[in-house]
Amino acid sequence: MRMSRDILSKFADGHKVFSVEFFPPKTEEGARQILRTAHALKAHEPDFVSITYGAGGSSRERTIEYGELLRDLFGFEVMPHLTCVGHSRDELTSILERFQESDFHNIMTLRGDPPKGQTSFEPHPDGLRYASDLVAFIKERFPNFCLGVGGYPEKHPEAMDMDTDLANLQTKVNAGADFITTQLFFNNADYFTFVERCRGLGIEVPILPGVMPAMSFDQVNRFCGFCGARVPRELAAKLECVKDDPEASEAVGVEWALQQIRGLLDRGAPGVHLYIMNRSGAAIALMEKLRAAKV
Ligand SMILES: NC(=O)C1=CN([C@@H]2O[C@H](COP(=O)(O)OP(=O)(O)OC[C@H]3O[C@@H](n4cnc5c(N)ncnc54)[C@H](O)[C@@H]3O)[C@@H](O)[C@H]2O)C=CC1
Ligand SMILES: Nc1nc(=O)c2c([nH]1)NC[C@@H]1CN(c3ccc(C(=O)N[C@@H](CCC(=O)O)C(=O)O)cc3)CN21
Repeated sequence: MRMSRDILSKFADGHKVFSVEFFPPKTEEGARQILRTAHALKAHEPDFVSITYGAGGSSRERTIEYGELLRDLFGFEVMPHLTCVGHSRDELTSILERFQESDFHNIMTLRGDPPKGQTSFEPHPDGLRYASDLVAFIKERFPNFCLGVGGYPEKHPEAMDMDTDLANLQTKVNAGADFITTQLFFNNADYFTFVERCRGLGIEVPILPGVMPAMSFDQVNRFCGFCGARVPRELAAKLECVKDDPEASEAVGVEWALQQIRGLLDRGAPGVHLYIMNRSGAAIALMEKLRAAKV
């Protein structure tokens, strides 16, 4: 079973998919951190790992480099991200050729955030404007890739309203997206309402919920400000109480994420995608508890 390298096939038979997101490091210390975390995670056998492309200003060249390392050193099924930001169609084609040569089978297909200092997304003059355009572009030229796309349980910050955002998500799926990974959220009700609305529109692909163990009061507020997720008052209050204690903050974040994940799996979510920011502590604590829940 599950011999196929397509992530979509990993959702078959009710298997709960566990995955982890990395970003390519910029410094030597960052390099040691990602490798240590990957090493520690290996024993927990994630179904796949993804690696971001330019997120938070990180190096785009290193996405392939670290993607290959994660695959070759640790045997992970790696899903590189690709964004439309700053690329012409020809550049996108050559990156996709490199993905193919590097034997990646899955791509997280995104529009991407506006570069730092810009408030709105400007497509390259010969580039693509929406993730749905990139999905169609890839499916036409490289039909063998399995494609993930982003979904927004609390709405993408730029979208006018939820109906519009869901219609745009439907366009991505109709263009050929194989599964959805959600933006991080802290309130499971947002995810379940989102899934229900997607199903109501006829979006049938798996919707993998994205969970981030909060690291600290400041980190979670900064992060959520940028990605549009809401921090529940209860979580903010718990983190604020231990503001100056990194270990206690991490413990609060892990406990919240654990409750979230239990609630998600109990109510039928197909697995969970962990935003761990290359850090091993919270990831390992969660994976250990989750192994028991794995079916
Ligand atoms: N760099 C990375 O690795 C990662 C980046 N992200 C970020 O997630 C955010 C958005 O990316 P995506 O979800 O891929 O973008 P998207 O293109 O699907 O959506 C972006 C906005 O455009 C609207 N939209 C989408 N398709 C449309 C269409 N066909 N017609 C009209 N409007 C449309 C959406 O409602 C949304 O408001 C960015 O902020 C992205 O960078 C998320 C995860 C990782
Ligand atoms: N709007 C949006 N953009 C994203 O890029 C994104 C999301 N949402 N949601 C979930 C994940 C989280 N991602 C991110 C976001 C920021 C960094 C970042 O700031 N990285 C810094 C280091 C941060 C640290 O070590 O704490 C870097 O230097 O790359 C990385 C990945 C990618 N994803």
